[in-house]
Amino acid sequence: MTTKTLYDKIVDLHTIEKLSADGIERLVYIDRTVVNEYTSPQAFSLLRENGLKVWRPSATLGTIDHVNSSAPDRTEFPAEENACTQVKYLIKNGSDFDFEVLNNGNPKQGIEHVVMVERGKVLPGMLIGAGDSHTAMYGALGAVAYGIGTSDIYHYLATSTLRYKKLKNMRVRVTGVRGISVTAKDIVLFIVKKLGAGGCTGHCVELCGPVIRDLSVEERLTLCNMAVECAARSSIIAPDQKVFDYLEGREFAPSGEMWPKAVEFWKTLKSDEDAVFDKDVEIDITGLEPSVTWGTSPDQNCSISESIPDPASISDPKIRADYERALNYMGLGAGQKIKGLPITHAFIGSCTNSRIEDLRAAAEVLKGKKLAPGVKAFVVPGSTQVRVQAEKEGIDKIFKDAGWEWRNSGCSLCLAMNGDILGAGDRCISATNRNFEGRQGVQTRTHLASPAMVALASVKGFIADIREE
Ligand SMILES: CC(C)[C@H](C(=O)O)[C@@H](O)C(=O)O
Ligand code: SF4
Repeated sequence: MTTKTLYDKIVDLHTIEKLSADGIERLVYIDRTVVNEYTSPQAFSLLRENGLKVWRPSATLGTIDHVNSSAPDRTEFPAEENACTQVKYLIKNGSDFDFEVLNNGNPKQGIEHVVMVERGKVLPGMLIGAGDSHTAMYGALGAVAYGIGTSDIYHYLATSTLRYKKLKNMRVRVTGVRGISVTAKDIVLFIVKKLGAGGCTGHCVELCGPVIRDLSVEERLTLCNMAVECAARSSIIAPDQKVFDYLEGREFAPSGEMWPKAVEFWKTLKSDEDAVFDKDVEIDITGLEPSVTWGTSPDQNCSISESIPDPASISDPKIRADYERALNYMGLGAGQKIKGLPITHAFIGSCTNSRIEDLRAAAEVLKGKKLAPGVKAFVVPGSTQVRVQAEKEGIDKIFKDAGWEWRNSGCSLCLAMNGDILGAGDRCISATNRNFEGRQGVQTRTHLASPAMVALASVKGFIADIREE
């Protein structure tokens, strides 16, 4: 009998036909998708042009998240013309093709990936393709999920299938002792640094090992979300009891007599003992400290007590040039300490770190404190349901008392294409996943960190060490 990885098993279960002799090219069945207003319009136009319908409307969810504002007084439609057109078109598509679309004002609205998970639309063993790279996050629940382009969205909508090129298998075992105040964000920043921004190209990464087992489901979501930042098309964690408990009772999770049957199947979802991986890596996190990015790519990060690297010490000319450019853009000097660096803004939000556990962790730090003079801070819960839950727990009050703006849900400052935008020269510590040039506005500088580190910097006015609190 051939042995298989978890990834192989899930892809095989969904294979309708192998299209190439080596089995790499396939036609696969896709269980569910989510469409946003920003990447889906052309796919729907193609459906219309070709007189097709959505094959399985109940497997498609529409969310408005990228182009809508998070302002407390936002209305149904964005003021900006293009954004407004995109929102209206997705709503029309939902009503013409008969699938649910969550716009501002809907109690279930939120960032697509946060909503898919919290409603139980993502289940272990599923194969999910959606028009956004961070779809890979669903691997935290034991699904194979990946980002697709417009023509694939169209193909999916019309057929519930996709042409798929099977990925290679990579295993990352995370071992060692997790240090004080080291969060999932710090672990994933470390993984991305170790593997490099392109380190997982062409692979599905299975994360495993004792450190992964100990993480909560929400922490695992942060990890799988950011695996994309080392170019992993998909990442996956074998589902365990924590995942089953997390899913039980959610809106679209199996219920009644289907529940035990589902769990029984989900328990089989793991790589065979002797499965062979194309790449096998172990990452030991012993000694890891809370971390912050100093550059313009998520792998350009260091721990809080380290200094920013000196490009002159780098022998690879390409990396040296990247570092020089990044330092120049970030307005930082070689060898400078990251600790103590003044900030102008703090942001907590995005599909990486805006769930209830993230907000609780930040609120813990902010309790009874005030924003440092001159610092502006925004918190954008990942979904309206997260927002409501946080309000029930009094978390909104802690943020507001500290001087933070308590906003509505959406992508917001994670990518600043919705009116939530910073100005040239602003330096923002951010709980998001990308620190690319201009990500939060033209000539803005982004430092990625955990929600707790973001909260702490907001009250100090500079990047600080959470362990010294
Ligand atoms: C807009 C979309 C194509 C993009 C993605 O695919 O990731 C966005 O969500 C992002 O985070 O940069
Ligand atoms: S929150 Fe950020 S990373 Fe997530 S889907 Fe929106 S823009 Fe992309």
